[in-house]
Amino acid sequence: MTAAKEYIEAVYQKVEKRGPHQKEFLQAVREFFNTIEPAIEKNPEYKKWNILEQMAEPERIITFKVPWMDQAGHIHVNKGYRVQFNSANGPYKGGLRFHPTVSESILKFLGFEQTFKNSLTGLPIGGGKGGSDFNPKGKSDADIMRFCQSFMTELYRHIGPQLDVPAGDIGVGGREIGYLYGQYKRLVSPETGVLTGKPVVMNGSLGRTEATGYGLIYYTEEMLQSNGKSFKGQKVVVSGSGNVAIYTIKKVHEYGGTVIACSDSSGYIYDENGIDSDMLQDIKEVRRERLTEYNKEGSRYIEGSVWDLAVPYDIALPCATQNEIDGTKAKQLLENGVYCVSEGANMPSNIEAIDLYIENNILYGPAKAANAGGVATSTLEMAQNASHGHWTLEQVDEQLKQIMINIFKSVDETCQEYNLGNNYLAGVNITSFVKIADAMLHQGIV
Ligand SMILES: NC(=O)C1=CN([C@@H]2O[C@H](COP(=O)(O)OP(=O)(O)OC[C@H]3O[C@@H](n4cnc5c(N)ncnc54)[C@H](O)[C@@H]3O)[C@@H](O)[C@H]2O)C=CC1
Ligand SMILES: O=C(O)CCC(=O)C(=O)O
Repeated sequence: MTAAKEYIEAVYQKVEKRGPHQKEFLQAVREFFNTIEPAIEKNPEYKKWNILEQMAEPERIITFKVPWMDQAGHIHVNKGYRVQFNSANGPYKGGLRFHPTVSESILKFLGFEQTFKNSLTGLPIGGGKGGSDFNPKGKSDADIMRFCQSFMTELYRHIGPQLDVPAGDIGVGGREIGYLYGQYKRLVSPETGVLTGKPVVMNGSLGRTEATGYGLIYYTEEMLQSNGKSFKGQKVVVSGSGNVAIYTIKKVHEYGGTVIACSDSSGYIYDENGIDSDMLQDIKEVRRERLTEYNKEGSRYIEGSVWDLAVPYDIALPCATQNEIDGTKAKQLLENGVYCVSEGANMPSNIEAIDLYIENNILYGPAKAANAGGVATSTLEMAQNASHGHWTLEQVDEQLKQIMINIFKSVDETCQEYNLGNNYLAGVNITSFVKIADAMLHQGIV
């Protein structure tokens, strides 16, 4: 075992000992640590300054009580969190997730990943993530507002335009950000930069809603083209049917591919002629109804995971949630003839699945790079707010596209520098690791 590998393993053991039950966080750390040995070997300063251990511990975790009364007069108590993971590269930046599965482990994994993702954008943002085990599903607008107001009544003390700038994630879209921002203004002041993903009429940025999905396709198209391929004429499966999935589907169709299936947590729509993204958007974004409402002729709704679908297709774009693709599902993708997997969701593939992608030379777009378009556009929103300006959709989209292309280029350069072939997983992890590690070296032990 090399000295670098020994160091990595020793740090991993410590992280595991500190939180043996935080399985999602340990998974994210394990996957990352598996790939960065060449960078540690190349730069002895990282070990000397114990950068890895410093990096694997969040700077701060805030937990708080969120009591609220629903419209029927019942009192509920939820748990709120903000994980301020790493500020070496700027103010903490990352979304808020409202979902019953939210836990410290999930938010630590998301905050860890966010730190590296954000560094890839080339923009001055650190990493953070937050949320609550509150379940917004089926709640009235009034109850969502009550919950958001209570959540912000504590969170406001810990955030600020130069300190920590939250945005949306699962269960948090424009509606929730609007209510959260409304309460922040009431408590503090109308500092427009404190949240991103704001409705455009509240000084949000044009293009933020579309950004994660569009960015995923800009990144993936660049990776495909660099390998002599493109979306044109390809059959694609997308999981999820929320914010990221909807705009992913729209952009695939614009690029000449056909999305033949998309899903929710209970089942999936199979539509050989191509998912109608306007119908999907109306059902999910406007009416907030279930996917079973999708009734285009020739389509059918099938219960279960979309990754069990056994039909030939080319490209898989997981856009739902963590660990949706395990080893068994990854084998099914390979049997279906899939040659590219690119991740809109955070950590949708478990380690066994990733190992199969790498062994089989799948063109793999890891989440940290492929879904960075959302946070990049959030940072463009911060820039517009700070300059009291407002850019057109075309101006935002052009910058987003260039950022995603640049991310792929920097990953590809790292692959060449370290002789990684097209192991883009190692390329992504090493590129982002070096950026954060170097920033941490400069700031000393803090
Ligand atoms: N919204 C954003 O800008 C960004 C989101 N992401 C990630 O993208 C993923 C999706 O987030 P959003 O679209 O924003 O959330 P959302 O709340 O708009 O949609 C989530 C979708 O996933 C589906 N889903 C949840 N669990 C599922 C399961 N087990 N199987 C199949 N479908 C399931 C839900 O039915 C819903 O359609 C998450 O992993 C999130 O962390 C990553 C970068 C930015
Ligand atoms: O827009 C943001 O600040 C955060 C987006 C996010 O949560 C993510 O990239 O996972």
